[in-house]
Parts: sequence; structure tokens; C-alpha cells
Amino acid sequence: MRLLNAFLRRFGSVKLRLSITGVLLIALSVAVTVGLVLNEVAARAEQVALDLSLAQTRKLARIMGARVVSLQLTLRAASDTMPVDQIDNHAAIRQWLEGQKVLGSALDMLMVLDREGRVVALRDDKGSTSPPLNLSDRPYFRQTIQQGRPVVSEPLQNRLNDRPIVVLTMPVRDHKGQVVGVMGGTVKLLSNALMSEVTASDGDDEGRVVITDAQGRLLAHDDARWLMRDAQTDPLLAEGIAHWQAMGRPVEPAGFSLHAGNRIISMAGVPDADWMVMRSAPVDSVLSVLRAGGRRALVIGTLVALAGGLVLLLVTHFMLRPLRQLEQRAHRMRDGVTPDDEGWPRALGEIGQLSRALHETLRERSAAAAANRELLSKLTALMDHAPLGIAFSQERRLVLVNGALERMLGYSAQELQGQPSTVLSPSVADAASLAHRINACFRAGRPFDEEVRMVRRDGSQFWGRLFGAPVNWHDPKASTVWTVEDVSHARSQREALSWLSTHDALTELVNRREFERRLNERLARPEADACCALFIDLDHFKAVNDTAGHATGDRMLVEVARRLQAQVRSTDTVARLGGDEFAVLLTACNRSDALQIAEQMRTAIEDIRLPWHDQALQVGASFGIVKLSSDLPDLSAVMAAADAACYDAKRAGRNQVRLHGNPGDPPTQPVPLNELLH
Ligand SMILES: Nc1nc2c(ncn2[C@@H]2O[C@H](COP(=O)(O)OP(=O)(O)OP(=O)(O)O)[C@@H](O)[C@H]2O)c(=O)[nH]1
Repeated sequence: MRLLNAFLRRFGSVKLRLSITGVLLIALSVAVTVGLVLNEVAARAEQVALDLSLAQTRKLARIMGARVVSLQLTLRAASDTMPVDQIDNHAAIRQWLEGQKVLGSALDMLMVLDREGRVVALRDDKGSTSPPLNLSDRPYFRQTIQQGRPVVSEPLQNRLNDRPIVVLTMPVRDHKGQVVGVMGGTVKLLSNALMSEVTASDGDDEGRVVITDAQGRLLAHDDARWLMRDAQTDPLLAEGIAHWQAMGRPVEPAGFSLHAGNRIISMAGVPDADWMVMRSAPVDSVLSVLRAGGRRALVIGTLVALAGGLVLLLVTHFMLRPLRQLEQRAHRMRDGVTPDDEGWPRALGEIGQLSRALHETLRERSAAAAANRELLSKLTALMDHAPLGIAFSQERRLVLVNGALERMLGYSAQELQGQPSTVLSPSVADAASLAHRINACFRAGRPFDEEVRMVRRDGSQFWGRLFGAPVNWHDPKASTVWTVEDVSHARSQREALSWLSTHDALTELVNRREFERRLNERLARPEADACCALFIDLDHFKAVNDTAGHATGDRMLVEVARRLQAQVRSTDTVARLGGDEFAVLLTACNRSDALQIAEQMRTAIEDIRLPWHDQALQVGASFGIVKLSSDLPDLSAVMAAADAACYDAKRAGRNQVRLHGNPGDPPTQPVPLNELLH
């Protein structure tokens, strides 16, 4: 595996890949070229072999034809010297036949027949005879007599010895040119005197030359046992004979040749004889030289490919040197070397352009990176020193927080980063509601800006002013920047101020202004007359202050307030108007209920026993009740009426309840000036 990895790493080299590709291309082109050339040469060689074989076969056929003609001419020359007028004289013709030495050496047996086919004289190797033989039934005899021309017979059995022969005939003419007989000679196929040279001339272990008659019977074969057999039974000849038969067995001197299996077979007709010369030779013997040449070409091609690859390796080594320098330079860039120092390759062409472009790009990138680093350091400082908590979130998860937010929440930056933003909400419901409001803002194209309840790591809660906006408004969910300000203190101050504006700090009851606002609000409603207002003034409260001190007076005021508040419903309002004056607004309350409540209040105040040293301080209260009605159209009228009713209670001896406009009570008296000044 390590070796494979090492090879693959090496194979990453352009030089190696180019070289291997080059070698492969050269090898491929050599192989293809050699293959194509060999194929073409093989095709041409096959054609040449076919032509050559046919030419040789034709030549053999012509030689055979010439031999037949030569024999026929010899026969003719001999017949011309025959004493034709003594053709019926057996002794004379036998004697003449004895004298034909040349003819006797060329043909195996000589004979002279008369016109009736009777043997006049016959000469063989035993001498001359005149056997009582009649050969008039032989086709060659009849054909010679009838057509008056020389004939070469079909192969046939010698009647004397049963051996296969062919007979060459020549008509014998008298002085007038009339055919008076036939002169013939036989050729013994076994001795093969006529054909042996032809069949032996091209014979080798695998090649074969034979002669057949027009029917395909073997007249000459290097193995005498095959004579007179059908040539198609010889496996070396079968396909050639089949092809010849398919052509209709023409006996033409032009002949033909063919490539059958692994053999080249050619046939040509023998002129003046109805014979065919047939030659069969294995293809390999013809093409073996060519194949040997092809193998040599392949070896040479392989050597050329290797040499080409070596040259290519050297060329690419020098050509790619700048590229190697560029690669080394790139490594040094990664190691932090600035782009302006030395080491950039100087080269022409694409590598030079690549080097310059890379150099320029890296220079620009280096400058941009420096600017980015500076900007980043500023932003980091801004984040670190900002008094606000700052956070970036993506897909509702915190991805970056600053130190202020860490301190605000009690988490470390590592703990916060990656947390869902819901970790800042005190409950699931708060988180869901907050997310809903944030989405609504962003959808409306507005940044989110609200004070929300947040929770620290220790579970304590605080109010934070949360401001957030998408980094990219086109994709608000992608990334959002948030600032968080702890506004708990400001918010409690604000709430306190708001509370103080409507409440009395000592008793924590609503103050005069708030009471009047609520009373006005009631007066504005149609059902205002269903309400009653009580005005309460403590009796001789000054004495408490004077006796026990202001602080004790305050405690008494607080206790009075508590007891008043205890008598009313949540819909009613108890207020301290100032000093020792209180007021109550009873909603949905008639006069008798109001009287009852006032009486309960009075009793509750009367029952106060405020401890002071070893004594118990007491106080009373005077109550004036007003039923709201159309007769008292506004605030001042109501307050004046209540105040007057209270004053009546004071004058009646204090610690009493008086109802404004009650027919049983004496009419309310205006307050004397000296009482007001008391
Ligand atoms: N301890 C205390 N005393 C207050 C406060 N505001 C007013 N007072 C005192 O309340 C007293 C009110 O007295 P007055 O209204 O004169 O009359 P009184 O003593 O209650 O007598 P009558 O009303 O005539 O029964 C004064 O002595 C004020 O100084 C306060 O906030 N705390």
C-alpha cells in the first residue's frame, strides 16, 4: 500500500505523466503502423503468392503442353516417313517401326493401326509384334479417324498389362491426304516419364504438384498409389478441386489460384491435352518470411518507442523546470514567505504567464490579507472593549460573542458559541414569543429593539435591551448581529419614578393626583352616580407628632393607611391626599354601603394602639361621604362636598361619619376661616 501511494504520488508529476503518455503514444503509433503495414504487406504478399503460384502452375502446364506437342510432332514426323501404301503389310510396318529409335525412346509403346482399328504393328520394350488386336472401339482411335487430327486419350487401362496409360495418336495419311490409319504411342503413368519432372519440380514435404484429367482423376502424383484416383480424395487438393468443380471444371490455360485454409492452390489447363496441372503449397511457407520481418519491425518499433520516451523524458525535464520552480515557490508561499522575494521562475509562454499571474495574484492577496488583519484587529478590539454585549448568530445559533456578553451572562465564549439563542430566554414560552416578535420585525424590514427578560448561567434573570438586525436584509435568517445592554437598573429606576408620580412614598397609597385622575375618570362615565367618595381627616394628629415625634406620626399614618386599605375591594381606591388627610373612591356602591364601610374604617382607626415607649397611642378620624351625582358635575365640586361633610363631622365632635346631602343631617356648613387657619 505504501509503495502504491508512493507511486501515485510520483505519478502526480507532470513530467512522469507526459513521458509515460509519450512512450505509450509512440508505442501505440509504432504498433498501429507496423500492424497496418504488415496487414497491407500480408495482403499484397498473399496476392503475389497467388500470382506467383499461378504463374508457376501455368509454366508447368505449358511445359506439359510443349511435351505433348513435341511428342505429337515426333509422331507426325515419324508417320510422314511411314510407307503408307504398305499399311496392310504387317511385316513391312513392323520393320519400319523397328527403325523409329527416337520415337521409341520418347514413348513407352508404339503402334500402327489400320483404318479399321486393327493393330498392324506394335513395338514395346520386348520388341515388335503384330498382335491380333482391334482397338476400333477406343474413343481416341475413332476421334483420330473421324476428325483426322492428333488426340491425347483419357487415362485408360492397357489391355495387355492392365496398367494405366494415356495414348497419343496421329492420323496416318496417304499421298492424297486421306486418313488410312492411325499411329499411336502410349505413356505409362506409373513410369511417369512424361510427367515426373513436373510433379517433382515443386514437390517438397508440404507442397504438391499433380496432373489430372478433365474429370479430376490423377494422372501424375508423387505417390504412384494415388494414380487414377479422384484428386478430391487428397486432403491437400480437395478444396482446389471443389473450387474447380464449382467453376464447371474448365480446362483453360489461364487457370486460377485461390487461398483455401492455410494453403495456396493454383490450377492451369495443359494446352493440346485435356489435363490440368494443380499446385498446392502451404501459406506459411510463403508468408513466413514476411512474419519474421513483422517481428523484427515490432522489436525495432519497441526500441524506437523506448528511445522516444527517453528523449521525451529529457525534453520535458528541461521544459518543466520553470514549472518545478513555480511549485517550489508556491510551497515557500505556504511557509509564509512574502510574494515579493526571489524565486519566481522566469519563462516564456504559458508557464511564464502563469508565474506572473500567480505572482500578481499573491501580491494582491497578501495586501488584502494585511488590510483584513488590520480590520480584524480593530473589530476585535471594538468587540472586546464595547460596553455592550455583542453576538453574531447564524440559523438561530450563537457563533461569535464578545467579552461583555460573556460577563453579562456568566458564560465563557466557548460555552456560548454554538448554543441556540434560546439559551438566553428564561423559559420556552419567552423564547417562542421573542422569536415570533423578532421574525415579525425582520419581515417588516425593521431591526428588532426591545427590552426583554433574559437569564444568566446561574438562573438569575435581568432585563436586557436587545437590538438586532440581519447582516444581509435579503437573507435575514442567515446571519444576524445582536447587541445586549443590561437595563435592569435603569428599568427599576424608571419604574420607581413612575410609581412615585402616582403614589405616596410613606403609605404606598395612591397620591392626590392619581386619586383625582381616577375620580375624574369615573365622573366622565355614564355610571358615575353608582360611586361614592370618602374624605377622611385624622383627629388631633398634631398631638401624636408633638407627643411622640414625627417618626412615630409616620408609623401612625402607615398603620391608618393599612387599615383603610383592608376595608375595600381591589376595584376601590384608597389615597393619601397629604398630611393626615385620606380619601376613598368606592365603585358600584350606594350611600348605605358607603356609610357602612366608612363606619368600619372609622372603627378600625379607632382601634389602633400604636406602641410608643410603654404607652399606646390612639387616634380618631372624621369621615365625609359624597354620593356622586349630576349635582356634583366636576372634581372640585365633589371634593368640596366631601370636605364639607368631613368638616361637619369635625364640628360635631370628631371621630364621626357624615354623609353629604343627607336629609337627616344638619345642612353642611361652610368651613369657618379660623378653623382653616388652626
Ligand atoms: N408625622 C407626620 N406629620 C404630618 C405629616 N404631614 C402633616 N403632618 C402633621 O399633621 C398635623 C395636622 O394637623 P392639623 O391638620 O393642624 O390638625 P389636627 O391636629 O389633626 O387636628 P384636627 O384636624 O383639628 O383634629 C400637623 O401637625 C402636621 O405637621 C407627615 O407626613 N408626617
